Amino acid sequence: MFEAGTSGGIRIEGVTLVRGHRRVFEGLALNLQESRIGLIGDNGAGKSSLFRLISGLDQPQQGRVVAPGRESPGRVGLMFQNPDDQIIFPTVAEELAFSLTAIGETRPAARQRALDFLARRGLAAWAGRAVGELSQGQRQQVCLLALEISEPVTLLLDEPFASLDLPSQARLAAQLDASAQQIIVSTHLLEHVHGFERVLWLDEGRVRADGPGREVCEAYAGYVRERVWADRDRDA
Ligand SMILES: Nc1ncnc2c1ncn2[C@@H]1O[C@H](COP(=O)(O)OP(=O)(O)OP(=O)(O)O)[C@@H](O)[C@H]1O
Repeated sequence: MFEAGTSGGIRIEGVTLVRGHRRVFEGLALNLQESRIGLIGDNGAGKSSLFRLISGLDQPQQGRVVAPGRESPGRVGLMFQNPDDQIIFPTVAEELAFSLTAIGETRPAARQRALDFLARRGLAAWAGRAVGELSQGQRQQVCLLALEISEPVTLLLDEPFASLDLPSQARLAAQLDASAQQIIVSTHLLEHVHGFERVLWLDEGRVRADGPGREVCEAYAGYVRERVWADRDRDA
């Protein structure tokens, strides 16, 4: 069950989530109110599944998810791991305008706001560009712009650094740093969440560690090192 909250953070209360034949979460409980939260953990740990729950894309079989501002569409924005799962329209301006028509803006007003928004970001030349002709990293940037234009309360970013070159990673990190919204980021690149006030390490659907970014990232990196050494010793 998914409910709109009026204040406080996102609350996940006793959630069980089954995807396919797999029980991804069982009795998961979390209160997510910090302005920057990182999600780390191995492939398949449940990071994307947690985002799907928070954004309302998946409904839990048991428990509930409560998120502030959910009564208005677009209040929680999810940036998918793969931009092609998110982008619908052929041009950048149309994609951005759709974020606004989806929350009730008229088409002409949405188009104008999209053009103004791109111009403010120094990206006026992108307005008419065919999304299909952009690089993977640029398409990811379009996805983020399309979320930001509707000013969600919370941004959920699923591996936003994955396809970016180093300058683009640095630009995105600075952009996120300057953003006023609550941002929850999943990543395998620990340096991007190392300084966050809170990081969750997910391990097979359970929270293995929860605390300041530096501590949790170091604990996870240490655990990974131990596993690599154990594998090497076994194979020797
Ligand atoms: N479409 C799906 N149908 C059924 N099960 C799925 C589906 N997507 C993911 N799962 C399962 O849910 C579990 C959690 O996967 P999830 O994608 O949330 O992990 P993740 O931490 O985001 O992994 P990654 O780092 O690889 O993106 C895995 O066991 C996976 O097999």
